[in-house]
Amino acid sequence: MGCLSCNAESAVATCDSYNWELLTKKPVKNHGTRPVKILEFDFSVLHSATNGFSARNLLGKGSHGAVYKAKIHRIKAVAAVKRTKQTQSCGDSTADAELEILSRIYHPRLVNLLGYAIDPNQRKLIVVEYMPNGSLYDLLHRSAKPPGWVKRTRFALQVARAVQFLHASNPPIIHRDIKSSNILIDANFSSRLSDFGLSLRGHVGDVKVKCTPPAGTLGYLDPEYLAPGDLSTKSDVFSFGILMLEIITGRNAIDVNFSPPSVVEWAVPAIKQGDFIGICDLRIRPPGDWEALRRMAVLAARCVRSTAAKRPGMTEVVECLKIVHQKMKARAGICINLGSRVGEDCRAIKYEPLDESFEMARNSRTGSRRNGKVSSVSSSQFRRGDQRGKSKSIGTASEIKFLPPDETEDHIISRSVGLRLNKSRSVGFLRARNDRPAHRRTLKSNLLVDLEE
Ligand SMILES: Nc1ncnc2c1ncn2[C@@H]1O[C@H](COP(=O)(O)OP(=O)(O)OP(=O)(O)O)[C@@H](O)[C@H]1O
Repeated sequence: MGCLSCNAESAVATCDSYNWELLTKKPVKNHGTRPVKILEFDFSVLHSATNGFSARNLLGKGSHGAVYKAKIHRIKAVAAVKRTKQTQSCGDSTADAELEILSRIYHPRLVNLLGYAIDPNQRKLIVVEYMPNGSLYDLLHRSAKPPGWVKRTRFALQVARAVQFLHASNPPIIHRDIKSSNILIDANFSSRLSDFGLSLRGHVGDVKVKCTPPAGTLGYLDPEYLAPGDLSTKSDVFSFGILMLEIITGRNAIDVNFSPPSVVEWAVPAIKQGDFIGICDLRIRPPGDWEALRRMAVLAARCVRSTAAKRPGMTEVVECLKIVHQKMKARAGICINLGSRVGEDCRAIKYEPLDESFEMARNSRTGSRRNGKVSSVSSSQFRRGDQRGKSKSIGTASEIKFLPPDETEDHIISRSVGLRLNKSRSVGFLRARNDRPAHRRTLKSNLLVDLEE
């Protein structure tokens, strides 16, 4: 197999912590170089490891093929085997891309390559580390107990580190399909970036990068990436910004049950208005540290700016998320300590919003959530559905009591206006501020967020 022959000699492979348990060896923290060689498997080995690619071993199907759980005795490890649909003669482009890129890199925050095989029909099989705890999409949108803020900020930081590593590689690697269903959760409950089928490796001016048509998942796609020449690492930054909004809000990138359906159009105006309560996921306890939430929300809004050049680089994103995660963790620690000493006070910090009105908001918001995966539809297709979505999502945060009464009222104004004026948000918000009584205008202007910070 051409794409791997040059790497197989020098490359060294890995086993994730799940597999290390089986191997009873300690995991090695290794950034960039592989601890173990990439293996070429006989098809028969993978066939028996997956019980003949049985339905019982099927982990799931994607647009490019199916993924099976495999117990590979030869390496004493559990792995995931990706079986692509196309044959080599038809041009197995996503498998080729994935193998070519994964064979050159290793990072603890990626779902790393273990090996490969070719089946009798010349289909490529890719063997990667097995992730036993599903995807971030499952946790955020399908779990009965969605993760809290400390876990969410940890996941975000881990993914940011993975993307930073890709962008810092030489030549850089642009993932092009960052989304919550491509973030898998390993045995340590850490997140890993997977699915390199659309990834490109090269500098912006390289022929391959310049000639590959735009691709990705709608809802996460950079609006500036319309032609091959528009691609840069900042397209990944945009998708990562959408992922952060998804983590903060708990809603899908595109969801017709919200108005506007696009998470960017829904959340960014609120962030600019300083309305952080209005966008955060109401199914979980509020964050202990509002300043940390503010930082993360502003960072997300900067990542999804329409002008690619104005978006931050991943190094800045990682540095900011480190602070956010530390603050969330520290606050949670304070809560736990207070809980053991002065339980009443701690409950006040943690549960204050869980009064009747907060429960109403929580129920109303969760009631409007969709469980389906982000589909290949553009938000513009849903303009007409806005009216229906509006009636479900409006007013959901109306009685939240995190703030003094005046401020809370102000949130109602900004939120409902934000929902009403989905087509022209900046003009709409300006008008809304002028409509408000003077004392509220002053209050709101103190909350306005400068995305340049
Ligand atoms: N290494 C892995 N360990 C465990 N499960 C995995 C692994 N890789 C993929 N899966 C699961 O297999 C399923 C199919 O994954 P795949 O990456 O092929 O498609 P997808 O990302 O869901 O969709 P698409 O590629 O169309 O965007 C998903 O449910 C995914 O969670």
